[in-house]
Formats: sequence, C-alpha cells, structure tokens
Amino acid sequence: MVLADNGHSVTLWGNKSELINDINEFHTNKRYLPEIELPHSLKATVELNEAVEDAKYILLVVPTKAIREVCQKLNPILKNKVTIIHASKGIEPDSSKRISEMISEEIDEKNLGSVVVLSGPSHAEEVALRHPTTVTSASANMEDARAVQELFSNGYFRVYTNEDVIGVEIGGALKNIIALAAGITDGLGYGDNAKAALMTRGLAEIIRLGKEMGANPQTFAGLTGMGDLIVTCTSVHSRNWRAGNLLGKGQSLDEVLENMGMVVEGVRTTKAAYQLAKQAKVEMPIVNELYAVLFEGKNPKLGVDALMNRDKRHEGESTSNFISDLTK
Ligand SMILES: NC(=O)C1=CN([C@@H]2O[C@H](COP(=O)(O)OP(=O)(O)OC[C@H]3O[C@@H](n4cnc5c(N)ncnc54)[C@H](OP(=O)(O)O)[C@@H]3O)[C@@H](O)[C@H]2O)C=CC1
Ligand SMILES: O=C(CO)COP(=O)(O)O
Repeated sequence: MVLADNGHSVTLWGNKSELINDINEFHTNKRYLPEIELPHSLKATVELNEAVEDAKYILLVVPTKAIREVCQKLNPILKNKVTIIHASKGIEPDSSKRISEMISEEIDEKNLGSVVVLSGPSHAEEVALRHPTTVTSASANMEDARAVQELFSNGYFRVYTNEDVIGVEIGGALKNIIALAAGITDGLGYGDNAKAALMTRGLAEIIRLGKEMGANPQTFAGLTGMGDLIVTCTSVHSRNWRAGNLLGKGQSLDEVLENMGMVVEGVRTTKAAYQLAKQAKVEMPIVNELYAVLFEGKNPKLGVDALMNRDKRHEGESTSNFISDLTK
C-alpha cells in the first residue's frame, strides 16, 4: 500500500486464489485488512514469476520459517539482479542465522544486487490506515538503504537509514521474545510494573546478546530496538503479546498457536536466542525462563518467581555499561 501510494507499480504474490481475486476485483483483503480499501493500482497474482517479472525490488515478508523455501522458489526464476528488501523478524533456530544471511545463502550472487532490511515499530493494521509510522532501512550498502528510504517515504511513513544490519535484525527479532513474556505477565494479572520491568531488563538482554553478535549497541536505543519493543509489548495488534497473554491465562502453547492463525515469531526466536546465549555464554534470564515455559512445560507463574528471586545485584552489573552503550 505504501509503495502503491507513492506511485510505484506493485504486484503482490499470494497463495490463496480467492484472496488474490478479491484484491484485483474488489480492492479488499477480507482476511487481513477487512475494513480497508486498497489502492486500485495494486495488482495481485498467485504466480510467483508473474509477480517478480521485470521487478527491480522484491519485498519479502513471509514468516522466518518460510524464508528459505520462498527464496528457493525465487532463485531459479530471477532473470536480472534484484534488491531484496525484507521485513521479516526472526532468527533461525539451530543455524542461528539472521534473515539477511538466509537470503544471501539461498539467492545466487548473480541474481542478488543487495539485501536491505526494513524494520521498526509498524503494525500493518495502522500503516493501512495511513497513521504516522516510522521505520528504518538498513543495509551494508548505504546507497541501497537510501534508495529504499526514497521508495517508501511519504507523509505518513517516515523512513530513517542505518548501516547496522546486525543490530536492526537482532532488535526486530528479539523484541518478540520480550513481548511474549509481557503478554504472559499481563495474562497472569500482574499489570504495568511487571511489564515495565520486563521491557527494561529485556532490552538489557537484547543489548548483551546483540553486542556479542556484532551489533552496534546504540542501534538498540532506536526505532528497531526500543521503538519496536514498546509497540510489540503494548499494542493490541501484537500477536506475540496476545499469544503470551493466552499462555499466562493458562492455555497450552499448541492451543495458543492454533487459535492465533497468524505467525507468532517469538516462539521460534526464543529457541534460537536460548541456543545463542548458551553458546556465547551471555546471561539471558528472561529468555531462559520463557524457554522453560514454552518448551519444557514450566508453569509461567513459577517462571516469574524464578526471575524475582535471582541473586540480588547492582542495576548496571553484567549489562556491560547498559546506559553508556545507549547514549554513546
Ligand atoms: N504484521 C505486522 O504488522 C508485521 C509483521 N512483520 C513480520 O513480517 C513477517 C510476516 O508477518 P505477517 O505477515 O504479519 O504474518 P501472517 O501470519 O499474518 O501472514 C504470513 C503470510 O505468509 C504466508 N506464508 C506462510 N508460509 C508461507 C510459505 N511457505 N510460502 C508462501 N507464503 C507463506 C501466509 O500464507 P497463508 O495465508 O496461506 O497462511 C500469510 O499470507 C513476520 O516475520 C513478522 O514478524 C514485521 C512488521 C510488522
Ligand atoms: O513487529 C511487529 C510490529 O512492529 C509485529 O509484531 P507482532 O508480530 O507481535 O504482531
């Protein structure tokens, strides 16, 4: 919608023919954005090669677990070098790969001009209403980051640039873990003090792991770190918060995922972050407790109790100069 509003020629690819027909004929998307009239210039198709034919840019926004599969479908049909912009938020468990790393592994060099990450606090429901939204375009190649900034920027969608791809991808992925935990404490009925604690101490965990992975700690003070953490932990639109909320109210993980019907990225990312933290010996108590709740059947209330009864310490301890990292 943003790109179409900016006058670009956009073709959406989807796998449900009924939904695709509705977009082309009635300019609506009943499943995801039922109240919105889509720009009439927006075309949609079930044929991937039709969607990417002659494309200079491909915007890839499938869930993390589908990234490799979709790239494998794309790679053989690309005829020219393209820039792949991705807006997905996750880390692959076991390989610990970020999305841009998976894309670079799956798309041949001859087909791939550049990878740009578009990330930040932006629930689709509000962007579709053209409500003010700010995001970051990040790439190792700043010229490409600026080109994507130019493509998307308009009066309701403001795009900043950043060269720290690692920090931008890690912030976007790990905030989902904290949002799940915030949903759990809300589901348990604990309220705002607990949520503020999780967001603050959660950001400290994100910075610790992010630094270890090569991110610039300052990035986590920006839109793709603190900004996205705020929106995902507090918004009624957040699937990660909603999933956590149901867990806190006593549903099992299987029940929750079945009821959501949309991707809850924080679940797989918790596994990836748990593995990464272990390998890198980074202290991540919230991640550890959430991992136990999601994958080992731990009662969420006991998880909170464990966090509250950890050894007493100084606020700056083991956060590696948390505040000075953010303000440097
Ligand atoms: N929603 C939002 O506001 C934001 C989402 N994101 C990120 O974008 C990514 C996608 O999220 P979102 O769109 O909300 O997720 P949804 O679950 O709402 O939709 C995912 C879409 O991807 C499709 N899909 C799933 N698997 C495959 C596959 N193997 N091949 C082709 N298509 C597939 C689904 O198809 P089907 O309909 O058939 O299930 C569905 O249309 C996530 O990483 C999320 O974190 C980032 C910023 C904001
Ligand atoms: O990343 C998002 C908003 O910026 C979407 O978050 P949820 O997946 O929790 O809805």
